[in-house]
Amino acid sequence: MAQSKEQRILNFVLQNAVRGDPQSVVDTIDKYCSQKEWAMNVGDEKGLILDKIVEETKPSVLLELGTYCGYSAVRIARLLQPNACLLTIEFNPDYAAIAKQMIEFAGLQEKVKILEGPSEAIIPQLKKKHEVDTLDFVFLDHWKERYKPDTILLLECGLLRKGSVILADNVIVPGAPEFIQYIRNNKSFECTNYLAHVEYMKIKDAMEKAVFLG
Ligand SMILES: Cc1cc(-c2n[nH]c(CCNC(=O)c3cc(-c4ccc(F)cc4)cc(O)c3O)n2)ccn1
Ligand SMILES: [Mg+2]
Repeated sequence: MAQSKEQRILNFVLQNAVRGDPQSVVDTIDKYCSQKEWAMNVGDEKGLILDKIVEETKPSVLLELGTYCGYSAVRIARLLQPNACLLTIEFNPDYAAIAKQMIEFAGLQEKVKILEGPSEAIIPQLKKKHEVDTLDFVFLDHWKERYKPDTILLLECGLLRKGSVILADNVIVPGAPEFIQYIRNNKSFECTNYLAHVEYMKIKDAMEKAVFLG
């Protein structure tokens, strides 16, 4: 059976990165995906924006929607305090299997928990099944048409508190127009736009930060 692109990315990391060194995992994925095969990781340019917002938020309980190969899970978890926890939801079982190995190679398995399934089924389980009270930080990087309904679902499930930070990738390409229209017109959110480019490309993209005001 021919190898998937995601398997090739993982193999390149296993052979070229340093086990237990998250920065080397991040740098090695960026090297492969910028020089050999494009892939939909948040990447190095938007990754620096993600880093800055995670560092200034100092979150303890985080949720990521759209794990893919685990690049942003490694990127985020490398910055977290010892007892902080990142829950990351992935719909595609093949992606989830790759991400699990990626996160373990980086040595971050104590800080990251991969939940497999569609976001709309897992979000309502977070409080009771995964012992979440409220979320300090949410990274939206899954199907772009799910950004708005899943934000509403997070609110309905009482998972956001005053000061919770939502950061959304790809609000220009592929784009999330319904989410942007909703969040910028909702007085309960304070929004900031961060212009950048599509990972490993010269095409314009942006991230949107929305702070819940309670
Ligand atoms: C829990 C749950 C999880 C998912 C889920 N898990 N993983 C994903 C992937 C989603 N990501 C993207 O599609 C994406 C696309 C591009 C892109 C593509 C082509 C171009 F030409 C230019 C840019 C760039 C990006 O940065 C992206 O993030 N969805 C789905 C449902 N439920
Ligand atoms: Mg993305």
